[in-house]
Amino acid sequence: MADEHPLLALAGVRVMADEACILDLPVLSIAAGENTAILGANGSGKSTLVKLIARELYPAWGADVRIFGQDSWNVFELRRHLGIVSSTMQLDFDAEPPLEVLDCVVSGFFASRGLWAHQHYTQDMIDASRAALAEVAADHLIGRSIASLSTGEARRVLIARALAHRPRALLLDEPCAGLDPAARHHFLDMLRGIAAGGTTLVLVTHHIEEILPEIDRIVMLRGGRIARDGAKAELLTSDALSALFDLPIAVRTHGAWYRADIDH
Ligand SMILES: Nc1ncnc2c1ncn2[C@@H]1O[C@H](COP(=O)(O)OP(=O)(O)OP(=O)(O)O)[C@@H](O)[C@H]1O
Repeated sequence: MADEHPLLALAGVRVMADEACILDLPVLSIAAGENTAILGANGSGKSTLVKLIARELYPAWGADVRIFGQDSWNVFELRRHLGIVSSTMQLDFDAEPPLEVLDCVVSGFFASRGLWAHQHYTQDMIDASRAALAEVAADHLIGRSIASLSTGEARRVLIARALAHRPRALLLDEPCAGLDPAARHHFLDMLRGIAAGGTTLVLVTHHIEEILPEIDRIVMLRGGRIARDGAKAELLTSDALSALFDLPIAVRTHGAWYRADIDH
């Protein structure tokens, strides 16, 4: 498959819930290699967009949703092109029965939660899983159950599960939710390493502090629609963020990072 296809191309997308339109995206395209943040306040439609891309919900008739040029993916194929990690997924892996870390990553090859007798996993799958765990500095957790891990450790394991397929892109929904400042710092460093390795990152967040230096494009969502879409330097401004969050916000830069404070 040629890489000239966009990572994501949406056209005519409308998602309805309770007779209201909660996502309305006439056009949205993200190129392969274009590290992007999708930024919006609570309720702006971010999770709905992630679910749409993950095929967990479907748009109203007439929409066109393409990932790397293809409009219908099965779950196995999708994961080889686009890895998706959200904090709600983590809840599923935390639940009973306990799930061991390496099993969690290897079972990603079968899109299952854990390994079952009928699944024939190969040494290649184990090697790829161990390599992915090492890449996110989580290989020392092999042998532990997911439920025993800290939020940050478990998040790394889920990213390894997505990375084991060597996807061309990762879609991360609120990747730093629940992480303390130190864990967030290390986690963001790890994401920078993944981006430097050539995996495109699409980060869905409401924290501008999490927008990595590698991210060039910002798509702002508000009320289920695209409010602004453009280059980071143009959109991460006090004016644009104050309008997005309906609050006076002062933006400061710190090297290639951004910080936002409520301007009292
Ligand atoms: N099944 C549903 N029925 C009715 N309304 C829904 C449903 N799912 C989502 N919504 C509404 O759609 C809007 C967008 O929700 P969504 O979860 O996508 O927002 P979000 O940007 O991810 O918010 P947050 O940052 O709080 O996670 C919200 O107003 C939400 O209440």
